[in-house]
Amino acid sequence: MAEQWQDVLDHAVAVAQKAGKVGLLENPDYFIPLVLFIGEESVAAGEPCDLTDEPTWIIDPIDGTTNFFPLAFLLIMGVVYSCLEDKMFVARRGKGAFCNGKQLRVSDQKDIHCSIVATEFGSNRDGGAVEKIFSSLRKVVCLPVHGVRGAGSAAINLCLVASGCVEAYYEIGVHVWDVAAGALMVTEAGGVLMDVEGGALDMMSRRILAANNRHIAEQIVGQIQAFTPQRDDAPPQQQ
Ligand SMILES: O=P(O)(O)O[C@H]1[C@H](O)[C@@H](O)[C@H](O)[C@@H](O)[C@@H]1O
Ligand SMILES: [Mg+2]
Ligand SMILES: [Mg+2]
Repeated sequence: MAEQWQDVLDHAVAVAQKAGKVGLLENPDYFIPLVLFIGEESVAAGEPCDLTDEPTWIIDPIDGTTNFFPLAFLLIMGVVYSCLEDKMFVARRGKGAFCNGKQLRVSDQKDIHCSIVATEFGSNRDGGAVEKIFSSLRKVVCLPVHGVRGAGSAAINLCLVASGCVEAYYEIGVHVWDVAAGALMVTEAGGVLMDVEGGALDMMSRRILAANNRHIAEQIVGQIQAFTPQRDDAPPQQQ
């Protein structure tokens, strides 16, 4: 069984590498040999976004809508390819997270004042939401933290946490396909995941906080003015 999953992971890495070269998936059939499928484009086209116990590919062909190719085999394996940097991030549950074969480990920083926090403004332009995003960021900056970053991609921000390049990343408004692969990268590198209000992470809630340790995460939680976007698995809106 273990070897079967390794083959699937090897295949996913090969597809991600190829997609990074051509910028597009040439053959989406690669991803549906045996499993269910949730993808940004398929959901946009009206396909369901239901997470079950069945093996499911969660795919964002381009995240950050520029150069990245993340995909995830939820909770079992994750692949994020940063094609500009030619960095292949791979995680497998219980077996660690790696970048180009080198094992990843989160930062051991315990002092929030020495920490770097990644976040994004997202795509929600609703006035109330924008207000809360700015207010949260202001409060995080004034903790004070050492610095703030944003790679422009949820997947890459999570890989930065897993790599120890930043201590934490939070965002409200992301989708499950933005974060599924990177989230596994963080836990396999020794980090923690939670909701932005401190509860357990709910992958379909469109809210995420990832950090190198619980202490850092909880101090950021205290600064975030949370809001609740429509869930990824919400039933389609009535016209
Ligand atoms: O580029 P996509 O796949 O749409 O994903 C991004 C999302 O749209 C933005 O709202 C987020 O801020 C980014 O972190 C996502 O990566
Ligand atoms: Mg995305
Ligand atoms: Mg995308």
